[in-house]
Amino acid sequence: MGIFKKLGWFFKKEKTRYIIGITFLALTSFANLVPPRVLGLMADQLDQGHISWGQYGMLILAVIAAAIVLYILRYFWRKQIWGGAAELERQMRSKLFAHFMKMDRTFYQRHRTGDLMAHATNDVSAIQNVAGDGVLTLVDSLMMGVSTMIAMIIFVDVRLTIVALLPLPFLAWGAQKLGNRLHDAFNESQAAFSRLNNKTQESVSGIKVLKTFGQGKEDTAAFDKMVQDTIKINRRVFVWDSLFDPLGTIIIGLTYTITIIYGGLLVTNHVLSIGQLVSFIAYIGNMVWPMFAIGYLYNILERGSASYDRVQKLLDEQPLITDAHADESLTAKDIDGDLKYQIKSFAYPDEKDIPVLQKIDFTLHKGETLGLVGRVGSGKTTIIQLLLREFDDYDGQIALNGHDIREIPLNVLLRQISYVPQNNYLFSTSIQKNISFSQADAGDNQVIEAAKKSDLHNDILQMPRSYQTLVGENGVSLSGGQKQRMSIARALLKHSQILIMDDALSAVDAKTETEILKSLKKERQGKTTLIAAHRLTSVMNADLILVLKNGRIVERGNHEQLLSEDGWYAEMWRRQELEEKVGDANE
Ligand SMILES: Nc1ncnc2c1ncn2[C@@H]1O[C@H](COP(=O)(O)OP(=O)(O)OP(=O)(O)O)[C@@H](O)[C@H]1O
Repeated sequence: MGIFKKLGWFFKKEKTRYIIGITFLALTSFANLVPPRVLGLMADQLDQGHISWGQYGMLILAVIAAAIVLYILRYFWRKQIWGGAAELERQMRSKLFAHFMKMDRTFYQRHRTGDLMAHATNDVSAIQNVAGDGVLTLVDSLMMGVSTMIAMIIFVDVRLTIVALLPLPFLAWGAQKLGNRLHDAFNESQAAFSRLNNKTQESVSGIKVLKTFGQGKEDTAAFDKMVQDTIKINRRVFVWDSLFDPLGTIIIGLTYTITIIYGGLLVTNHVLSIGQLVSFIAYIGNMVWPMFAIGYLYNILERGSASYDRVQKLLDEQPLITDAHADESLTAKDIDGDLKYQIKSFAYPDEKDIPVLQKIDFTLHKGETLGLVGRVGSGKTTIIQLLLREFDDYDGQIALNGHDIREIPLNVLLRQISYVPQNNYLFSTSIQKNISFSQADAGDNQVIEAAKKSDLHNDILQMPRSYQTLVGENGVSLSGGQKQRMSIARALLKHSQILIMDDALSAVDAKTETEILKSLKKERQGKTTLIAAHRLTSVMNADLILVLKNGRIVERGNHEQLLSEDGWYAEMWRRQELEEKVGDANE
């Protein structure tokens, strides 16, 4: 029952809806008492042999009226109570989604995407069940059980009621025990099914690798074993499930037997009329559901409560990045200026002892371009992540137009930045929508313009439905270079003060790179651009190039200055130039 307390905030908010729903539900239970009573009266009159067609008609009309009233009442309580459950589901999902949007990278490192999805689907469904099935079962079984018992005592006989209902608590007990077993077995079967799904997905995605490494047979054998295991676990579900119905049949059969023997005795001794016995037998039918319901309710509430705790635990996690120190008066205009990094040191939260950045000092004037180069793992992406406020906990400061970025409201800061990440993300929708994602109100011409600037327009024209072609799971698959150019088009459409490209040209050829850089230069005039790259031609026109090694700046300057320094940059430049020439000669 604790779950009803936990959900108190919701029931309070939806008070009216539930009061109406429960009232109609209670009326339904009372209306359910009518048909058995009418049946009894009919039996008595038949027994006494003095029933007229008129009386007969009246009784039939009473049963029909009860059925119509039941129909209407059911419609109303269903609408109220199921509506309430759907509303709770909506609120919980929105809460979770808003929370996911607020959380930072460390949250996603702690929780796997699959688990988060399970919370947003299975757990929310279990909680929703409390507000729907849970409330219904509790109120309905209580009302129906109690009112039927009262009707049995008033209209029939208290002794018969006590004796006949003796076996029913065993039904409640058995239903709860079996329900638990069934629930555990069902959970196991779900987990097994999900493992099977993951395995299928993995094998299908990696089918080429499996085949080229000659692992096809082994993988098929492993898959077969997994299928066998899944079937074994599923069989357990069927065993528990098939014990459920017979339990009901035995106990209800016992109740009927007792009723017929003891009730028959009472009729013979003229303590009861035939009609009363007929009503009683019909009332037993009304008692079956409340008894099953006790076990059923227990499971719904237990599951709902466990799910609620799991979801609440997630919601209680606080993001590391907040607007706690933000100066809410700052606007886009206030932060339009120089970008200044003065970082003494930074370490990732899960590896606090290993500084990833040290002494990162530089100023990039408004409108300038910064190039970040260095070996794999030298710290290029980390420098970018700090500007995107993925992490706030560093020694030093990053300032935009003199304002510490931790004092700029997150949405103000992020709205001024366009970011092309290393891993491009495409949505399962049209190319047009993928590009205009950053600017939903962009017109067709603007989208085409952005695609032209990122050298993607001609590729799109070749596609089956041009800009309306679907990409992702249900559509065409794009090459690595096309995905990168689509991400660039999306970023260019936003016209933001700062553009960040993290290794965003790695999958395009040299000629395409030159074209894109040329349009970027034109497009980004007067606006700040940060480019992290392995290919030095991507940054050769930058105003300032930083060479990083183990998280420190080891060389800095523009292209000419760095060449004349004859350090890592110059050596890398010569090597890449040579590789380019060899590549061209081979073509
Ligand atoms: N989330 C993280 N937690 C802990 N360490 C990390 C995390 N992300 C990166 N690192 C480490 O920080 C260092 C710098 O990584 P970073 O990704 O900034 O390098 P990079 O120069 O961008 O590399 P690449 O050229 O491969 O993109 C590396 O040693 C990396 O292993």
